[in-house]
Amino acid sequence: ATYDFVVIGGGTAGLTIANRLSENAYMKVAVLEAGPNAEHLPEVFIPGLIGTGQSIGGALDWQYTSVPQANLGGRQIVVHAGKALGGSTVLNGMIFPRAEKEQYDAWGTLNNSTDWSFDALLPFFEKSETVTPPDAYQASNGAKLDLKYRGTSGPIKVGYANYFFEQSNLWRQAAAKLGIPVGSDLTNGDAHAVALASNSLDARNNTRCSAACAYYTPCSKRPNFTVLTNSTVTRILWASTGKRDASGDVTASGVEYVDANGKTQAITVAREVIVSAGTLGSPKVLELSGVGNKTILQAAGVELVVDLPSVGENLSDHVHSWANAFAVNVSITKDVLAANPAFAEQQLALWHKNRTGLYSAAPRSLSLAAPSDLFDTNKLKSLLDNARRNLNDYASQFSNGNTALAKGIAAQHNIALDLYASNKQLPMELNFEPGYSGPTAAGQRPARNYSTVNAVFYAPLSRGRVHISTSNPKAPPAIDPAYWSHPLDIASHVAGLQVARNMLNTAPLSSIYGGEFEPGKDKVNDEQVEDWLRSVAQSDNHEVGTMVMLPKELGGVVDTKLKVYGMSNVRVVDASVFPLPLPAHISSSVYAVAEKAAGLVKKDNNLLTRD
Ligand SMILES: Cc1cc2nc3c(=O)[nH]c(=O)nc-3n(C[C@H](O)[C@H](O)[C@H](O)COP(=O)(O)OP(=O)(O)OC[C@H]3O[C@@H](n4cnc5c(N)ncnc54)[C@H](O)[C@@H]3O)c2cc1C
Repeated sequence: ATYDFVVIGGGTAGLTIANRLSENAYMKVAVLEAGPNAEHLPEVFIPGLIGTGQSIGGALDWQYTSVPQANLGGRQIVVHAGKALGGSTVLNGMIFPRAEKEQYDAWGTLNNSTDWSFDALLPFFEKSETVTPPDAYQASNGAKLDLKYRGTSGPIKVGYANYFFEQSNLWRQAAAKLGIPVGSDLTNGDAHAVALASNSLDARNNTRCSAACAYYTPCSKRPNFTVLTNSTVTRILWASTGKRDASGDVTASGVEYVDANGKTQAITVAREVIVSAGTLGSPKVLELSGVGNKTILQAAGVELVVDLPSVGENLSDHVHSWANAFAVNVSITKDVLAANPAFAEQQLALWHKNRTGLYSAAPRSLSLAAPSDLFDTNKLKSLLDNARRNLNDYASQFSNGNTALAKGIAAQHNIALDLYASNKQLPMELNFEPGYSGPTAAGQRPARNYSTVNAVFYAPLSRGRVHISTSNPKAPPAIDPAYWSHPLDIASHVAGLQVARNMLNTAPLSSIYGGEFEPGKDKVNDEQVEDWLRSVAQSDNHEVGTMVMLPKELGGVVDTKLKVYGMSNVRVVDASVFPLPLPAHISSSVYAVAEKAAGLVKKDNNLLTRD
């Protein structure tokens, strides 16, 4: 079969762009997705069942595993990512904020382009969503939309949960008391705030709205929109086996994949191939197709088509940790669901009956901490001076002998450090969870009620990589996020965790404080906290940057139209193109990038939209 556009990966970005391209009834669009359509599973559509059944840790999760992490006690870290139509939005936390304006503006600065900035992306954020304003109960629990910045007619349904824990209100007040400004819904580009984020859920029936729910299900009958599930792409096929055209570019002619029956198939592409297999999946597809660092491809036994040494480099990820305490004077926490199966059953029945109760909820208030919340002026100055003094050394260490990328990483670090200095970097998210969250399994901790502040490090300067090590498409890639390879990263994380534990005992949340459980009384000073963090921290599953949008001389893989350098008709559209790690939950930004990319592809192909 021949299609005008073939999209590799039916995830967050892939379904978004495929949907928009298929709006033109004359364009045949195919999506190849490795996982199944899982929209009918309760653990997918019921918000509170996240993480159960086939969801996180189950069959719908790639469960990528890192190589041993030198700065995490040699542990191998699991990085979760969705393997289903809808990609990671099928199993994510549905938290739907945006980052600080200056972060998106930096994308344009790094690319000498006015096409990429907060203002340039705003129409696409808006185009992607339909928000449902909070009702009186939701509003009285902190839900507040900044409607000036929100969309009201896009495919993703966004709303609020139907159940709120009282503790969350106490915590928001505690965070404000510690100096974090009170915000609305964290979408207006000023993200230094404590606020209740809206969720990617359909408020009309309180169900998850994944990329499949938003961009596939309503349009699945379009005759020109073909989605093949359980179909894993093995490589891109090249016209004349990779021969270059007059401009020196190679042209993709099709895509090879293994179908649901395990049979190798090929489809032909008339116009463009769009790679949307995610930050860890997209480099693998390109490398298996002969595009990447020639030494790495040679070692893996793959014939070189285009030598593009930054493919798979520049990987970064957010790092997750916790401070938790026993909760007293509260009757309901999430712990009760696990401890009392009859209560859990009753709550699930409530969800089925009228969409309320604990299972209607994935509500999460967030607070984003700026450097001024974490460090005193002298400490921050000395950390930034040190980072600036050694900037080129770190850039060259993280770029693995790739001199262009070393310049690109140095440019990223310069901007990131300026943002730290102007208090526009938001290195830590501190969010409240009314129940136990942490590294100790049930049964090995006291069976009590807990409060947790999740402390997530958001602004990595560290960069690692993901590469294939064999030409066998079944083998997982070798993933090295190189967590905390830069001293500012671990310093920010330690400072953030200290604030997190302080929050738990700050009024009015202190009224339910029954003593700290973790990190624990024996971890008082920063060194002790740092040691503990190294032994427990996990991925926050926000990996980005491995097919980075940067000028070629700064080690970029794609240009500002998301076209891969050296290719006439291949683009990458997913979180892997982000030019800087984004200090936020990133799905709303992935959607906005994909919406923008759809416009770029349509323009380059002279496509008018005909529904
Ligand atoms: C557990 C978890 C919780 C999260 N929580 C939140 C949250 O609350 N809020 C938020 O904003 N973000 C959250 N995120 C992050 C966010 O969901 C992702 O960053 C985002 O969805 C990634 O979009 P993407 O298009 O880059 O990749 P994905 O959505 O992951 O899509 C990639 C797709 O490509 C497919 N694929 C890969 N390789 C191949 C191949 N060879 N052939 C065919 N198909 C292939 C995959 O199966 C997948 O469907 C979370 C992520 C996880 C994993």
